[in-house]
Amino acid sequence: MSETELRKRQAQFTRELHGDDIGKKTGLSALMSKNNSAQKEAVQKYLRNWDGRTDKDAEERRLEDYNEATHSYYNVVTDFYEYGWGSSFHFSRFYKGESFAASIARHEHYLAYKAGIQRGDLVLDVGCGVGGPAREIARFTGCNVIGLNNNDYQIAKAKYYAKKYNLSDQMDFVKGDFMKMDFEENTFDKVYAIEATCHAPKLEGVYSEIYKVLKPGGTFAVYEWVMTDKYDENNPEHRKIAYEIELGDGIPKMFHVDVARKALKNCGFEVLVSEDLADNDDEIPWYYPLTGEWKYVQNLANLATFFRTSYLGRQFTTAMVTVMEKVGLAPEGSKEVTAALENAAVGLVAGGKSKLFTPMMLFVARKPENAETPSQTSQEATQ
Ligand SMILES: CC(C)=CCC[C@@H](C)[C@H]1CC[C@H]2C3=C(CC[C@]12C)[C@@]1(C)CC[C@H](O)C[C@@H]1CC3
Ligand SMILES: C[S@@+](CC[C@H](N)C(=O)[O-])C[C@H]1O[C@@H](n2cnc3c(N)ncnc32)[C@H](O)[C@@H]1O
Repeated sequence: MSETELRKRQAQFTRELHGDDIGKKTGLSALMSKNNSAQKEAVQKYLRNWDGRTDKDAEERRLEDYNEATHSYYNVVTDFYEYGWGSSFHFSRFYKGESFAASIARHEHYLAYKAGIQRGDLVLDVGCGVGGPAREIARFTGCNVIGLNNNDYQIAKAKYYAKKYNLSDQMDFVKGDFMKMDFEENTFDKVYAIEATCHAPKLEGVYSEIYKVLKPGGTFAVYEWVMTDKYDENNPEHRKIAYEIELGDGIPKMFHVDVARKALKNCGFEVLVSEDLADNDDEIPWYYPLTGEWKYVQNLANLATFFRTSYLGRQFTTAMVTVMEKVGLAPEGSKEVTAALENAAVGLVAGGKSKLFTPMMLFVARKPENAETPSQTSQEATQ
């Protein structure tokens, strides 16, 4: 199927699944208005690749199907993410006395600061979700953001929120696959990606596209999901944790930190910062909302969020969704989605506690001032 046909089909499917009125409803109320058969199809398309197998063939299948699989994954989890977490789909470091929302925003500010984003810069947000980070970074720095996303539902939501919060002049959201970007070469002053490029089947693929669209001298800053130096692919316990993360988070393959660092260098980037922010012995671990440890809750206003993300709250949500599905209030397949998200939570906490995994490997990389653009290089090769 051609790229244009695929886009058309995904857009049409989004309308069938979520209806035309995207944005007004969020969380469980949005879940309740989904089309039953389209939801069943989306859940099946997401889960068809995760049948428990971790052999090379099974991995190959997941890598090949990355676009449809992630598109389907976010079609079915976005409402749960917004219900349980908010509109920024990433983790953060937590400090004593700081609210959940403040931690999430600070994590975004820090990336903007490390990328050196300035007022008036044209910035690309790769894998922008429903635009939570883009709105925060645009407000914080005064930059203009283009959000790139292959999920039509999230794009519609991001546009809706930008309008609602009077930010449409500073941002736009476009449909596209980050492995094959449609932007002109040397377009953006800065590029950032937050917990998104891990959905790529090959990191060099997405990083080289970023390199291409970044202006010479421009900076790329990313919070990458990677397996750490402690991870041993041949250790079945380690592989089980990585597999749970892949299954529950719609990731074709979790890569080792060295693969990411090498990929940046191979694409031509100068790597300025390479630091695992989860490796700071923080008093409050990044994964605490998923563990259900009340002692870490910093703010009474966070109780509702904390309950929903904790083990007990997740069991409650699963039970509620099961009943809703039985009586026809939630579409078929919703229960399977909560079960997959439970895998995500278990795998992430196990990966975090053992330090085999980090969701905040910070890389800051620069495209050299004198960089040749890929088209120049290919022209020279043919001369
Ligand atoms: C998938 C990637 C690359 C990043 C997303 C990171 C996090 C925002 C999510 C990872 C697991 C998610 C879960 C939930 C919210 C969003 C995450 C933390 C829930 C708490 C949402 C409410 C459900 O009932 C349970 C979910 C567990 C997993
Ligand atoms: C975990 S979410 C993070 C979203 C956002 N960065 C945030 O922090 O709120 C990952 C995002 O990457 C997007 N994504 C995954 N694969 C993609 C692809 N091939 N092309 C473009 N976007 C993609 C998903 O649709 C989703 O919006």
